[in-house]
Amino acid sequence: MSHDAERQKEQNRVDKVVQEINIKEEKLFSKAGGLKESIVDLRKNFWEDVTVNLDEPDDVIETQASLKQQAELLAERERSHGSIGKELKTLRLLKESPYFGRIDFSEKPGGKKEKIYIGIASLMDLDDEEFLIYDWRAPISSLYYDFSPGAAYYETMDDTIEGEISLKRQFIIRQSKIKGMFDTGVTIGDSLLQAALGNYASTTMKSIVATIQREQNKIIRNEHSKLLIVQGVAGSGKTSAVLQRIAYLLYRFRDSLNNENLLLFSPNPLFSSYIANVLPELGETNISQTTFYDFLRDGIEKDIKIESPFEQMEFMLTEKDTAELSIRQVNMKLKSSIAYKTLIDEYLSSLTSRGIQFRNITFRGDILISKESIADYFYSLDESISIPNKMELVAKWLLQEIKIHQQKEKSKDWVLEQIELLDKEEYLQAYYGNQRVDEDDPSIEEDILRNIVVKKQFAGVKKQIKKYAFVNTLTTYQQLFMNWTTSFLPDNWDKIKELTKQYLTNKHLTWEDATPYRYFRGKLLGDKENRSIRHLFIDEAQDYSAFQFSYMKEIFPYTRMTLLGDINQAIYTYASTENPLVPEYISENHERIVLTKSYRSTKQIVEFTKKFAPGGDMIEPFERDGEPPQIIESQGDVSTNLKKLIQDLKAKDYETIAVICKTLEESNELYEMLKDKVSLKQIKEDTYSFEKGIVVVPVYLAKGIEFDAVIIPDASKEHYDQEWDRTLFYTACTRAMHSLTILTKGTPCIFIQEALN
Ligand SMILES: Nc1ncnc2c1ncn2[C@@H]1O[C@H](COP(=O)(O)OP(=O)(O)OP(=O)(O)O)[C@@H](O)[C@H]1O
Repeated sequence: MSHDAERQKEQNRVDKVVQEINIKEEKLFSKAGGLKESIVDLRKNFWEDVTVNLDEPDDVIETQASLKQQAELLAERERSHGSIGKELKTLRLLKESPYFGRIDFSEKPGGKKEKIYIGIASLMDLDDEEFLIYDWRAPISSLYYDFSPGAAYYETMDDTIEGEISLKRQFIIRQSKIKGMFDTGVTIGDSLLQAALGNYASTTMKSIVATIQREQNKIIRNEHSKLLIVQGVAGSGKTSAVLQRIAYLLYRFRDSLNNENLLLFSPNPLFSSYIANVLPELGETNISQTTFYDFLRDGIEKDIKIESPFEQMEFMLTEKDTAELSIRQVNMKLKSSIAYKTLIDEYLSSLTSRGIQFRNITFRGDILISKESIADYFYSLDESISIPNKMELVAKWLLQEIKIHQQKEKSKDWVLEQIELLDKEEYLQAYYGNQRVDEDDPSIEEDILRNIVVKKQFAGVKKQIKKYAFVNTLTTYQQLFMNWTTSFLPDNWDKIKELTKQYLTNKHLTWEDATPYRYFRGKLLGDKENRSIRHLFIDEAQDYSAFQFSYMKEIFPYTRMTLLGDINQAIYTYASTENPLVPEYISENHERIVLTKSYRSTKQIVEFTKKFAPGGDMIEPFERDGEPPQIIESQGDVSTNLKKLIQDLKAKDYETIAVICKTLEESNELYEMLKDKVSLKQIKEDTYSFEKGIVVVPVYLAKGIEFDAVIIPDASKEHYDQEWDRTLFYTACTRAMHSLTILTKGTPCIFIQEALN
């Protein structure tokens, strides 16, 4: 059959499928409408339909049962309504583009040839007999991702099915019309992937469901690893794969897993919005996302200022050869290590016999319970009880003591003054209370009012006790850097002590101290293990220190983890040499998948960057041609040069153009210089989304993101002068999809020299 005739035949099938979707949609609409009415009715008549009778204990029980039944009915209807909503959303997506792939597969031996059409969700025909579309996550669909035509197999729950693929076809369908159709031969490359990668970058990431590659499919469908580690070169699709993996797990374990059981740590707030469309595009709801900074912030006292990782990075990059820089470096090295965790553990065990700092419990300016007596009580408890359990006992004891004080305070004069300030409701409460007891005795009314006042005034004290505010965690941590000593002290301990003391005195935590402090606080007050998160995904995992990773394992002890990163982009290398992505440092059982093919950038850009990437030999470009990177020696006025360059790139129709700087300082300068000449935006730490156009951004905030064209405004030797700048420079260059331009003032940095040799 000719290609045109074949295409028409396929279009006819699309039309038929769309027709069936329309019918299904209609049915669902009327069902949803009916359900909605019944929910509205149920809500309106909720109280009429339950029998409320509280006279006798039996009646109370009956009332409770009736209430429960009514609430369950309502919840059940609401759930059905919700799931119909989800189904309708999926149908809408399917109508737009019902499928993207087809394979003709015959099972061995002698099985009938089946046409398997693959889309973002399954669809049965109206008689519920045949699959019109298979979900891309169904076991059989993996044939499409794993094999070219020829012998093939797939795994089901309990079997391996072998057979033969006689056809593999890819479709581009938009608004129910076939826009492109390619048959993949054994040797021909992936045309759909070529087409996808040739597109312009967008301000939000897209799903790669139609073109998942075999090695990516392994990440997506991995079900059994407790710890899955993915080392993938820049642009190899780690983020894309992890989002597909999330959708896969939600489908595969749909009976036991929902999106609240999954958590993703992302590198910056911009990244969160960058990836926010992918799961909805696949018909799934987004999962919780947070940055590690926000996660730590939640468990640390609000009055402590925590340096962000970006502030730390900016300090390291802009501070030149000062004494503070060299101390910060050693401080970071120590505090990102497991050795430091061991040191904290040792300190913690010394605290079981003495040293925890407490706070006085005060009320109206007086000390009710002194910190010394709290310490005495704490240390009088049996040593075998763990510190957090002792804290719980202390809190109980304090609450009892407070009750006694509350009773004493009740008869004091200040209470009368406060009674005057009570509001009407509280007076009414006292009046009715009085009536019930003895109408003629006004002292009872006063007693009730006094009770109300002291209870109210003591509520804050009790709340603080329950929050363990009586423990001064920060000064207890600070003591570690004061008089405490141990047989093994790390190198440069005196300098580290001085630096840390100084920061802590100002209630300031450096980024390198933030995780250790949160860990310490957890050990003192009892950090709750998180049991609700079943899967944790850590993107840009190379930027986590050994300490941070180890802490995560402690608080998520039952959680399966997927770590994705690229050792070549480890921009915090000065902070940690023990990286969770380096195999030697991972002691526990894990599975490792290595991705070496880079899809984002053109072949010319990948060939250029691989020459100076630390593990460059491993990087393989995807065959997509473009212009070679341009290295321009910048002479004269920088802003005029940049303006010209940007105009040229715009003339080539590039939609997202990024000027990627080394630091925020450089980015601020350039922004000021350019803002009146070119229409551009600056990306900062608190930027939550970006639009098409031109942006200026420090490289550490462009992590994980890509642009059509990238300009590195100053790649001179003076600017990228340290060995640790290598990964930063690599990260900056690899953000480019189609065009990379590098300006140098004077001698180019060593990395460019390496690339050109
Ligand atoms: N199988 C694929 N099909 C289509 N596009 C793909 C595929 N794999 C990767 N890409 C594209 O390659 C680009 C890079 O992907 P992604 O951002 O997921 O890579 P990464 O490994 O997380 O990169 P980095 O570490 O450099 O941030 C994206 O535009 C993505 O859509």
